[in-house]
Amino acid sequence: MIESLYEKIRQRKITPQSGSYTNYLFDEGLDKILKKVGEEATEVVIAAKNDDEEELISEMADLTYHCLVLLAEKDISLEKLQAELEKREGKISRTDGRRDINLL
Ligand SMILES: N=c1c2ncn([C@@H]3O[C@H](COP(=O)(O)OP(=O)(O)OP(=O)(O)O)[C@@H](O)[C@H]3O)c2ncn1[C@@H]1O[C@H](COP(=O)(O)O)[C@@H](O)[C@H]1O
Repeated sequence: MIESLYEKIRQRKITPQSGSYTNYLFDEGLDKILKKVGEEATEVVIAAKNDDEEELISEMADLTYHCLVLLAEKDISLEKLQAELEKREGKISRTDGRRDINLL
């Protein structure tokens, strides 16, 4: 699902469509996309604090979509994000489950 949504977003960038919200974001540019990511992240926090599952899922979906638009704006493939997450999988070594981060 995330893959197909990302692909649709990427296609919008290549072939803009009138009335597309994604193209509206690309046209507005990076600052607008970043503003939306910030807003949606804040809305996720508020929804979680309100203990409202439906609202939280909806805001998480908005945040996910806007993060995917940001990835596409920056021409970063989903595979690169996936590779970064996979790299981390083997790194959980602490007994409390927290990840040891090698900063070097
Ligand atoms: N998943 C989404 C998606 N999630 C959220 N949004 C939009 O994000 C906006 C967030 O709402 P806000 O009230 O915060 O923003 P707004 O007031 O509408 O817009 P701003 O003026 O703040 O920019 C809404 O307009 C939603 O429609 C999305 N817009 C599109 N998609 C998917 O992206 C694909 C391409 O869509 P189009 O580009 O519209 O063709 C389709 O599969 C869509 O389902």
